[in-house]
Amino acid sequence: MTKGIFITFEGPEGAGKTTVIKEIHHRLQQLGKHSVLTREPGGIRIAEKIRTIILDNDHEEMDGRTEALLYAAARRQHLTEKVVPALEDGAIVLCDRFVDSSLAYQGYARGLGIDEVLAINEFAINGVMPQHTLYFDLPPEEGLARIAASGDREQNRLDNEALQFHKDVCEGYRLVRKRFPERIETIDATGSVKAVTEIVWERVASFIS
Ligand SMILES: Nc1ncnc2c1ncn2[C@@H]1O[C@H](COP(=O)(O)OP(=O)(O)OP(=O)(O)O)[C@@H](O)[C@H]1O
Ligand SMILES: Cc1cn([C@H]2C[C@H](O)[C@@H](COP(=O)(O)O)O2)c(=O)[nH]c1=O
Repeated sequence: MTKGIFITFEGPEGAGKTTVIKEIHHRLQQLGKHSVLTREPGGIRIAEKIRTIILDNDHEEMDGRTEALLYAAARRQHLTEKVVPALEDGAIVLCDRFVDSSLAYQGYARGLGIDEVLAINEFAINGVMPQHTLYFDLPPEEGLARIAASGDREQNRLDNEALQFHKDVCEGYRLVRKRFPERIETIDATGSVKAVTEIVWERVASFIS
């Protein structure tokens, strides 16, 4: 049994997850908490390499099942090498995306089936699930516009999918939220960075109190 708290953050592209999580991590550290900030795909050397393969704009021929398996493989390595040891050490682990991304993106938007993608992920995660998930709710057009306006990030292979794909991702997330209502809470991500940060901080503070 792990001693820490595993919290994941989900949502469409540009919803503000990365921006807000950094501030939450900072606030937790200021309080003297053992907070670990990580992301998927990535977070450790092997998974970052897998991330590069998945998101490379030059890999447009990648098969959907290959993509789903690569995400699951990166997840497995990330869990065993970083997330589980941190949880065993009593940390609050803040993870930018996790299995729900696979269910929404590969399961629904790619059309592989939410149950099918859940099945390969059950093998990968072997029972390790977050206690809490915060879903950043924002229309996909707004998130993509934020990314385009920022100019500080190169668009990857998934960002470059058609708008309909991103709408499908949001529909996939709607189904996933319906399936796991006890774990996933929805956050209104349409406000300013400060407004969204305060909403998320209130929720995270309640999880650790
Ligand atoms: N609430 C907000 N209002 C306006 N702009 C925002 C807000 N939150 C984040 N941004 C800006 O939008 C862009 C995307 O934010 P961020 O990278 O945090 O999103 P994300 O959810 O992590 O996206 P992705 O999943 O695609 O990596 C950044 O330029 C960020 O500064
Ligand atoms: C974990 C995970 C991620 N994705 C997608 C979602 C994004 O398009 C990229 C990751 O980029 P980010 O800037 O770090 O959000 O990968 C996915 O399709 N399936 C997954 O399991």
